[in-house]
Order: sequence, then structure tokens, then C-alpha cells
Amino acid sequence: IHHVGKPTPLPLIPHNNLKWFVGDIHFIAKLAKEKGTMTHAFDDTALRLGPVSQVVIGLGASWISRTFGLGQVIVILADSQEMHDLLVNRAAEFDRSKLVNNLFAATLPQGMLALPTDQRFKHHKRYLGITMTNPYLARMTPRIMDRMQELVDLWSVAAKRLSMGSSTEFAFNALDDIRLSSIDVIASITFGTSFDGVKASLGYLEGNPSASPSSRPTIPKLVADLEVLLNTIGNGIFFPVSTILPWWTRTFNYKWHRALTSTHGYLRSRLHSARANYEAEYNKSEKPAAHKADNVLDIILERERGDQTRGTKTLTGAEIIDELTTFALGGSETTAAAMQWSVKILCKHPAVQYKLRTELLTNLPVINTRPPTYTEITDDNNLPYLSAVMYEILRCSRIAAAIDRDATCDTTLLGYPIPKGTRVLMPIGMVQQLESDGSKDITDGLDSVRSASSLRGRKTGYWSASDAHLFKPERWLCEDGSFNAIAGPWLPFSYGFRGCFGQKLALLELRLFLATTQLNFFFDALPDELNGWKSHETVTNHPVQCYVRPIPWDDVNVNLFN
Ligand code: HEM
Repeated sequence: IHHVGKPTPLPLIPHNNLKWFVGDIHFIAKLAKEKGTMTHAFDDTALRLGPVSQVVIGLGASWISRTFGLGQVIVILADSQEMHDLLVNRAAEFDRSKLVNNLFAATLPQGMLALPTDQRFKHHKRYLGITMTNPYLARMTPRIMDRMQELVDLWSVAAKRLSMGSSTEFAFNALDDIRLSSIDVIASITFGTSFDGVKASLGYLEGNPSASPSSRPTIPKLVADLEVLLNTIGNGIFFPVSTILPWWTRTFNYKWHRALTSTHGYLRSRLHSARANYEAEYNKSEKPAAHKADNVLDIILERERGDQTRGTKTLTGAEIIDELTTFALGGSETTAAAMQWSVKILCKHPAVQYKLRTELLTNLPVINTRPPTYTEITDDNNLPYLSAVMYEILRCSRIAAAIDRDATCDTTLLGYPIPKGTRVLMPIGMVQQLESDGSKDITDGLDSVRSASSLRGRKTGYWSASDAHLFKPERWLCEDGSFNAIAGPWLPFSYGFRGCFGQKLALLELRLFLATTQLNFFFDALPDELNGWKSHETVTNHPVQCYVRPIPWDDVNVNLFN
């Protein structure tokens, strides 16, 4: 019994007190119950045990675990300098974890999120890379602005209802408005036309003058289906044997099956009509080259034609559908969470809202007459406070709380031996928020055990221990007011070849969301019962509650801020 039931951690690496048979499972479950997310157990362990620690699932590294694939050890790396080095310089030793690939494998088996780092993955990334270039995003900017304007129009009507004497609501629920808006944006970019979810909500509210500010039409089926897919992927983390998870999902999860079939049906019909349009136009006139196309589907079709002419490999129909699913899932849920956290955070910080609006009106006056261009809205030099607010929201909101990699060979991490196959988890959400000059002695003391590439130097400054845990956009500004992107640790999108593919699009979308909503509204403070901090962790960490009480700036007494 002793040999069978005693969990085995990796030698030398600090760990919690382990319970027989379950290791740390009871501890992870306890924190998940208390805090609402499982990743808090990793944060807590790293905070107590130091830059390298481990969590033992079940029997950990025992021979029984290894033989039957039942338990595992997760090494936690919580040092921003070493994390950056591992992600950027040591990708050959630490590759995308098989667990993450397995989580996505049933839903989008041939999409980037589920592919190992091989030739096929590189081929997909090359195909879709154009969608994240500056010229493409510049062409998408007016389209994203239109979607943001629709959200502002909806919130204007809802805000008016709130201010009517008959309304019993203090604020309205913005969770679904934001979710729909992010899906509208991704549809506009992918297919060239919006999904029109926010427009439908606006039409509903306008057509029902007595409806309450929170009233919305039933959520569209596609959005509900995407949620089922995301929840299935997120819940996969609790499945005991990840290698059989894709098979299990495909065989037993009927709800997921229905949602995937209907999502694929929708994507296939959009692909077919795009193909028909493309063929018709191509035969009629010169089609713009891929680098001039104005939606993801046209880019794919244009590249496909080029590859067919050259006789090189194209993406198959199933691969295209899976990459469209990647955009629909990876590109909407994450940015929606970022916008939802923005609303929650900003309504607690009225002075930040006023300062942000003042900067927009002073440094970007054209925004009153026309939508800003890509170059204008992404100019850190001209809009340092907008960049600071956006970076700070992403620093404080733990959208992706942790990322992981698998060791591809026997290696070391800050001096500790790491056997091949070990899963290394990096709690990016906690480290970017709490690593500070308070632990500088520990961080500097690690120099003797750092990898050769990490020793080349730390890429960022340190947050101050006195306020690292607070929301404070000013930490991103230098004394002369300019924006400093490397003021301290910041890893919401991770780094390296397998870091976030959509980072540039996400930042553009968030900038436009902040600029449009903050120019139009002041988000009033909310009572605590409407602005709780509980989050729900699926693939990303999004708030359970997101209420908003937008007040047009004309009705705000701005003298209070002077
Ligand atoms: C605020 C918004 C977003 C956040 C915080 C975010 C964060 C992340 C993170 C942390 C990863 C994992 C990286 C790793 O394992 O090292 C990731 C991967 C990925 N993200 Fe995002 N993301 C966001 C928006 C987007 C958008 C808009 C897209 C658009 C398509 C996107 C597409 C992807 C893809 C395809 C991957 C997988 C990349 C790969 O496997 O190599 N993300 N994202």
C-alpha cells in the first residue's frame, strides 16, 4: 500500500504536503471552490514555495502513474525573466503542451490551437499570417470602428432607459452585448460582413419602447453553440486522462456534437458562398492579391489559387473550417473577456476615465469628425495614456491565467533537473501582477542558475511592491509622460513562436473599444453587489458579472475631476 499510494514528487523541487493517493488534488479543489478558478492553486503554491515549485496530481511521478498515465507532476515556473527566456529562446526544449493540444483536438483537430509545432502548423501560420499584419489591420480598422459604434448606439438607448423614472434598474447587464460585439468584429474580419448580433439587440430595444434597459432578444444560436464548444474545451482540464479526452468528447458528448455540427454548418455555408463569389469575380476581373484582400476567407482563397498554380500544398476544406473555428473561438471569447474586465475596472476608477477622455480629445481631435486610422489609434507616442490603461487592464485581469509547455528532453530549470515529458506551467496572470522589487533579491540571486540565454539580461523593469497589486495605469508612464512598454513584467499574450497568434488584432480591438466607449460615456460607480469580482474559468477567465451604467459625458459634472 505504501508503494502504491504514496504520491511521488520530482526530487529537490519544493512541493506542498501531499495526501496519499490524491497528492495535491484536494488542495486544488479547495482553492477552486474558494476562488472559483483552478489556477489559483498554482498561483498560491508559487507564492509560498518560490520561483520553481511543483504540484502533484494523484500519484505524481510514481511508476504506477507513469505506467497507467493516471497522475502527473506539474512544475510551476514563476519568474518572469526565466519564463520569457523559456518561451522565446528555449522553444526546442519546451514545446506547446500535449494537454493543451488534447483540449482542442476534438473541436478543431486541424486548427493551430491543436497542432503540435511541426511543418503543418508552420504552413497554417504562414497561410493566415497576413491577417495580423499592419496593412491588413489598417484595412480592418474602419470595420471594427463600425462595430464599436453599434455598441455605443445600443448602450445609448439602454442608458436613456435607465435614466427614465420608470426604470427599476440601476445598471444593465453588458455581458452579452460585449460577447455579441466581439463575435460581430470577428465575423466582419473573417467573412467581410458582420454577424449583426448587436444590431439585432438595438433593433429589439428600439422596437420595444417599454422594455427594460437589460432586455435583449434571445441569444443567437451560433453564439450559444460557440459557448457550448468553449465550455467543453475548458472543462476538459478536469478530465483525468487527457490523451483519451478527444475520443471521449467525440463519443459521449452529444451536446458538444450538436453544437459543433451546427457551427460547422454555418461556417461551411459562408465558405461556399465566399468561394462562389470569389470564382465569379475572379473570372470577371482581376482579383486583388492576397495582401490586398479584405477578409480572411478571400486571403485563404487567393493563397489557395496561388498554391494551385505553383503546384504547392493548399489547405484542405476541413483545415479551413478548423481555422475558421479557431478565429471564432480564439478571437472572440478572449477579447470579449478583456472588454468585460475593462468595464468592471473602469467604473471603479472615475479619474482614469476622465484622464483618458481628455487625452483622446486633446491628442486625437479628428475622432470627433471621423474614425481614427490604424496608425493614429496605435500611436503610443501620441496616446500614451490609452496604451497605459490598456496594458494595465490586461495586466490586472488574468484573462489567460496560465500557460504551459512540455519538456521535450531532459533539461534544467533554474538549476533543478527536469525530466523529458514534464509539464511546466507558467502562472502569467499572477506573475505580471505580483512579481515586484520586493522579491528583487531572490530574482537577482538566481543569476548563478539561470540558463545561458536568460543571463543575457532581464527584458523588463520591476513593479513596486507597494502598489503592484493595484490598478494604476501611471506605472506604464515615464517621468516625461511617454509610454514605456517594458516598465515591468507583462505576459497576457505569452511570448515566442507559440505565443498568441491574434495579439495585434486583440490590442487594436481593445484600443478602439476603450476609445469609442470612453469618448461617449462615463461609466458610473456601481454598488458592490453589481460589481463582484468572481470569475468563471473556461479557456479564458471571464467575469461572472458585468453591469454598466453609462452616462453621456454632457450629463457629468466634470468639475469634480479638476
Ligand atoms: C485579449 C485577447 C487575447 C488574449 C489575452 C490572448 C491570449 C493568448 C494566450 C495566453 C495564448 C497561449 C500562448 C501560449 O501558449 O504561449 C494564446 C494563443 C492563441 N491565440 Fe490568443 N489571446 C487573445 C486574443 C486572440 C485573438 C483576437 C485571436 C484571433 C484569432 C487569438 C488567436 C490565438 C491563437 C490561434 C492561439 C494559438 C497559437 C499557437 O498555438 O501557436 N487570440 N492567446
